[in-house]
Amino acid sequence: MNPFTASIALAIVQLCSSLIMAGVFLSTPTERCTRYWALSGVLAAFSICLIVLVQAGSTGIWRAAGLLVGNTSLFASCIAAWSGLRSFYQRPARWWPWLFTVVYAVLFGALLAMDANFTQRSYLAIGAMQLVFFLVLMEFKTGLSGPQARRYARWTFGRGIGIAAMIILSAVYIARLVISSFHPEVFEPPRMSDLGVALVYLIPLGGSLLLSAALLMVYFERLVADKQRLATEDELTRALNRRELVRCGEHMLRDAVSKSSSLTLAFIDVDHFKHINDRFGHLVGDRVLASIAAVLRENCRDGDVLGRYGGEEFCAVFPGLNQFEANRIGARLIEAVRDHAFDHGQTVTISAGLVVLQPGQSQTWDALVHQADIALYRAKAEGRNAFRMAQVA
Ligand SMILES: Nc1nc2c(ncn2[C@@H]2O[C@H](COP(=O)(O)OP(=O)(O)OP(=O)(O)O)[C@@H](O)[C@H]2O)c(=O)[nH]1
Repeated sequence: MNPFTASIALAIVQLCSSLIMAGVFLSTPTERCTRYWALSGVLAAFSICLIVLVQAGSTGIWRAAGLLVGNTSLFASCIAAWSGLRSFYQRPARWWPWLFTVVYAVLFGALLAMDANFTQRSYLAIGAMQLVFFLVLMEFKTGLSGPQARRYARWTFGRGIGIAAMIILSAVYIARLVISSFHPEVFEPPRMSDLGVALVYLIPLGGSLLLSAALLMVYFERLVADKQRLATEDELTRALNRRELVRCGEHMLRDAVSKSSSLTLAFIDVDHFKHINDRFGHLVGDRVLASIAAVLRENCRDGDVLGRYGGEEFCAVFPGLNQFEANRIGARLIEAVRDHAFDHGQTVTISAGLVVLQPGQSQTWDALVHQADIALYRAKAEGRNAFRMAQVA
């Protein structure tokens, strides 16, 4: 492939990639990250087309102006991609990389004025790009931090692809710099060798496509995670919602029955919750519910399931717990809530009904819930702030 064909391919693909990024922005105009990414795509396509055009035909001042504008907007497109990634990972915006763009333009202009050759210009261009590649790489690597991070998977395919893209781009630019220092003829048009075409056009093209794909992927991965969470999680308490609780509970029950293992179901209700609402207001009531869910979750293991059954009722499923362990978990849950320091400064208690499916027994989900509900009713009737055990008939 000759350099001209390769550069046309590069320009066409960059145009398509910018159209995709602009399309994502148009369908999600409120998302700040897609605004940056669309800007990045448009700048990249513009700069590549401009550079290709001036390389092909212009001379003198027009060529120099085209190279200056093209290279500066290519650099700015990388800064925009990085800014979009920062916004996506909910990090504060930074202004100083945009200042670098101005400094870069001034230095590049000075090199052109001094009639610097391709290799000399490459030192500046590649050095500056390495800095942005590093920033983007670190952004992909660190990802979300803080409380937000817990809601999303730490490592995703999109992040992996993003990191790979930055490593490829960085490596190819370094290789280009090293080779052009010793064998500048590899890159000299019109005799550019196949290696030159690969390093200047084809591999960077692959890397930048991979980067665009990674940005789209991390974005859609999060959309899907959010959609999944909205469909399965209770907004207030972050416990599973009732539909998901029943789905998971039935699955765990089928598993326990088929493996002849035990399983414990706890039905939990907050004591005198109406008083809390009446005395402190519904907002405090809401916070109490969220805190109780957090306390209950802290006392569950990884494979256990906690859901909000409705109102101030929760349900927890513990696979593999026998009668003795179920008694211990019942006492632990009651004690943990009672000992928790709630924001409104009052003690809050819960009552619970527990039912244990013994190994070899078979029961339906509804029958287990019914048994636990009867046990809960006994706990309430016998003074609250306690749990009672039911036995599967
Ligand atoms: N703040 C708030 N209150 C809720 C929510 N869901 C249900 N409630 C309230 O929870 C209260 C439940 O009251 P009751 O069923 O009488 O039960 P209780 O006062 O806890 O009494 P016992 O269960 O007998 O100990 C009602 O006042 C509901 O309005 C919610 O999401 N937020």
